[in-house]
Amino acid sequence: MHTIIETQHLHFAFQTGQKILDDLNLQVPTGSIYGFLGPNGAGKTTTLRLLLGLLKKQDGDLTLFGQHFQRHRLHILRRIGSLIEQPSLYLHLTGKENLEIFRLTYQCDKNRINEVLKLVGLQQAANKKAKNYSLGMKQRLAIAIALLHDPDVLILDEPTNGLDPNGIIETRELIKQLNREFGKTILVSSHLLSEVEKMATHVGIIHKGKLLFQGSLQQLQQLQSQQSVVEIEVNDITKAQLAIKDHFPLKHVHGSRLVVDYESRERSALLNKLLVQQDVEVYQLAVAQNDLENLFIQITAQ
Ligand SMILES: Nc1ncnc2c1ncn2[C@@H]1O[C@H](COP(=O)(O)OP(=O)(O)OP(=O)(O)O)[C@@H](O)[C@H]1O
Repeated sequence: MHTIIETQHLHFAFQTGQKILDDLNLQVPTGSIYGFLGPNGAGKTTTLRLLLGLLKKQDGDLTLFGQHFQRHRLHILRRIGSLIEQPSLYLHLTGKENLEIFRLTYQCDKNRINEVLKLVGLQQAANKKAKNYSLGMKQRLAIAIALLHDPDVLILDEPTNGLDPNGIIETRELIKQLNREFGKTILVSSHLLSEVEKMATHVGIIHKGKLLFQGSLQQLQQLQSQQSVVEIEVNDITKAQLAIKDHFPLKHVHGSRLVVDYESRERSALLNKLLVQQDVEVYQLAVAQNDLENLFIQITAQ
């Protein structure tokens, strides 16, 4: 797996002294749609701003396209398109005129305007004023602007935030298409697991500035499906294993604890009974939820 964006031991604090990023090691694979997932205030925007040089890096390193950010800043930024804040569009101008302004700034070829209009599906609306665009169309125009210089990587901060359901679908489909048909690597942040699941190939979960999970969407779904477990602390592990072996498959032994899959309250009671009947001393019997499950509850509760 080749990575196109990497952060190494990234730390960041604002002047208040509050830690915002704590040893963040992101690895965005080339050609992926990387869903950067975390609740509000987790540190997503801060990370993306650092990657774009919009905030001054403190501790740690940033590597993009295999190059050190500090040393190859301009070269790197030329290969990235981004949408971090609300798109700044000229509402009294048409979509095409908006693109023309940014084309002159970026000094791109004139025919690039029609190319990007086609890419984002705004050809028909090219000569309409942006103020008459739906929110989804405005977002697509903003993405068209970010694509003018034909970047290899797109960095999008919560691109579906504030959009109506149609706008969300349009933006999501566009992201997938840009990845699939044009090979763009896309780093996209979101606070919604459901949103990330619908488009990402890879996921990084950030919470209070720490990366709690990173891997493919498949790996995440595997972890999610892992059940809660029952942990039982006993005086005699061997005797305990014998006592339950015909009724409960053992997951693993963890110190003086046995760990089995959680099934139900009744089955937990049976577990206890079997142990006690065999004279095993049960010091503690507790249900432990999958950590990710807890995290998702927090994320999706926002
Ligand atoms: N300029 C600043 N000065 C001090 N603290 C800040 C500043 N900007 C952001 N923060 C704080 O940093 C933390 C992380 O913010 P960040 O915007 O990176 O989170 P986020 O994951 O993008 O969430 P959101 O979706 O709400 O933007 C928050 O607690 C925020 O209040």
